[in-house]
Amino acid sequence: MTDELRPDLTHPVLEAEKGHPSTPCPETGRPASCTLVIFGASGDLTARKLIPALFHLFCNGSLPQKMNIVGVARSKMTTEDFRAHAREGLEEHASGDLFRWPELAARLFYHPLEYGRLSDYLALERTLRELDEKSGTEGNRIFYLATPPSVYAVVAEQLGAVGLAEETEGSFSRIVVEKPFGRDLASARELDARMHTAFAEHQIFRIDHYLAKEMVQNILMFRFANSVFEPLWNRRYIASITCASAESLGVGHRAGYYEQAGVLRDMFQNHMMQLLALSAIEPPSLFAANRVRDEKVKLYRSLRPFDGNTLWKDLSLGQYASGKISGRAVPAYRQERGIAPDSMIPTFAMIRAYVDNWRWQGVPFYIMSGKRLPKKLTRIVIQFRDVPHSMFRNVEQGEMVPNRLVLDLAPDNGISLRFQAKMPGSKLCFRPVVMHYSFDEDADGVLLDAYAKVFLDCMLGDQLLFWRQDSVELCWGWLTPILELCEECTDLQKHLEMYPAGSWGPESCREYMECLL
Ligand SMILES: NC(=O)C1=CN([C@@H]2O[C@H](COP(=O)(O)OP(=O)(O)OC[C@H]3O[C@@H](n4cnc5c(N)ncnc54)[C@H](OP(=O)(O)O)[C@@H]3O)[C@@H](O)[C@H]2O)C=CC1
Ligand SMILES: O=C1O[C@H](COP(=O)(O)O)[C@@H](O)[C@H](O)[C@H]1O
Repeated sequence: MTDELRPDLTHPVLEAEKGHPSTPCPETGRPASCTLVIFGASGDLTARKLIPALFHLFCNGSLPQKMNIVGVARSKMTTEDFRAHAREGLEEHASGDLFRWPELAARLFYHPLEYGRLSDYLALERTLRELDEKSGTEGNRIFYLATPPSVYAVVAEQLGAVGLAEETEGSFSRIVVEKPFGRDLASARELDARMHTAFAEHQIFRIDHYLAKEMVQNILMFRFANSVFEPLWNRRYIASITCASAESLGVGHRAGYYEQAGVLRDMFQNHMMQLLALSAIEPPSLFAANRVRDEKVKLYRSLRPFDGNTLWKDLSLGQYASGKISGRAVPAYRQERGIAPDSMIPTFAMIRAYVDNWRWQGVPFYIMSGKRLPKKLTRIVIQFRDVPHSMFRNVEQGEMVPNRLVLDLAPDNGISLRFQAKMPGSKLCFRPVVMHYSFDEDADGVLLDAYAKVFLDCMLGDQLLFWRQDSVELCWGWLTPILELCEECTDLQKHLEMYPAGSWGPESCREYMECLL
């Protein structure tokens, strides 16, 4: 073949056909030395999520070379006890080999403390200083609040009082707060005001572990790194968007908390609002924390306020009764340990919301979450409109199902697009087929657990995956009237539908829920 006849492989179309190598990811720099102080270190979250995430980061070489982890709580424990407690949690909740555990365990320390006692914080400050001197951790601190929310403000104030919130030119001090951030608009504002007496906004990292899930991070990438989808992402082509998080788990050991929270505070005020925002925001001009967070704020400002007169048209609530999950009998919510036998707390909710802006006018957003449903399933479903006219009506009488895009966030990570295709054979008839991309298969074991990502970003000082206070307040502002209407409702009995554990929620929502599968 002469050179003139050789195909031009530098032509952009041919390049694409050859299969582009993926754009190289920037190397995440290893974080600076620091000390991580976990308040509530004797608790469930520390054992179940935090220690396994830290161990994961340690094993893949992402923790700072010099780092200490100081557990703090009221329980009387020694450092040795704390290391043993952490190892037990790891054995129970992490998979994989623990042979490198002793190396991480050597960096764990324990410091008993009463959350409100100033002298205990002075002692903590001394311990941290001594550890800095011994290990060369350079005075960088991250304080992680894994305690019940009732002590968040006190801890922040006490840290401020002993100077542990201060930053110098060469060192940082950050505070990580677990949800819930308050229980309504007023308490969220109060909590924030008290935290700000010690810490500035850039020091406060409000966690939403959903934001750190790989596929959740992929939503913006999917929408804004491809030119084919964004032009369709609006009221002209989309009939509805559903953000759903179904769990087969029940309330577990968290009865005390859940009886105060219910599904609206537990899942909607945080995770579900983030999924809604990521599905609906306008394109940020840059993938940077405050640009993305600005767009979320605009979106939350556009949420249509609920109309108290028609509340029950746009809101369904349910509570699980006894039933079976994967063939195993499970008790009703009201029979769980620590739950009031006449509890009116919802464990399931579906909200139909509207975003009053140019892009989304008239498009319903269905947001749902529930416990004790048949299986774990977190997904966003983009339902496209019907074709405006079927030119096949003379040859094919079957129903032409509209296109549907599914972003699977858990337990599978992937993207599927449903479209119509011709059935193979001589007859002309169509059927829906699915084109699927599996993020899990592609990831080849490198998926980062959400809490590991949270730690990493906090150590690197990147707030993109954390809530900003203005969004917290806007979401509470939208949800608080709904919560109040429910709490003041004298005939809530009528609206709180019981559903058998293992079913797809209340009868009134079941058909809709089953369509999501
Ligand atoms: N567990 C989970 O899966 C998740 C938890 N969260 C949030 O993380 C935080 C921690 O959760 P979790 O570990 O489950 O909580 P726990 O109920 O296990 O509490 C953590 C620790 O805080 C201390 N504590 C408990 N009650 C009180 C109290 N009334 N006053 C002061 N201290 C108390 C206890 O330690 P000691 O007595 O030794 O001081 C306890 O070990 C909470 O805010 C929760 O909402 C968020 C998402 C998921
Ligand atoms: O924050 C919470 O999230 C979990 C669900 O998280 P997931 O990552 O398993 O989807 C929920 O079970 C819990 O009630 C809630 O507090």
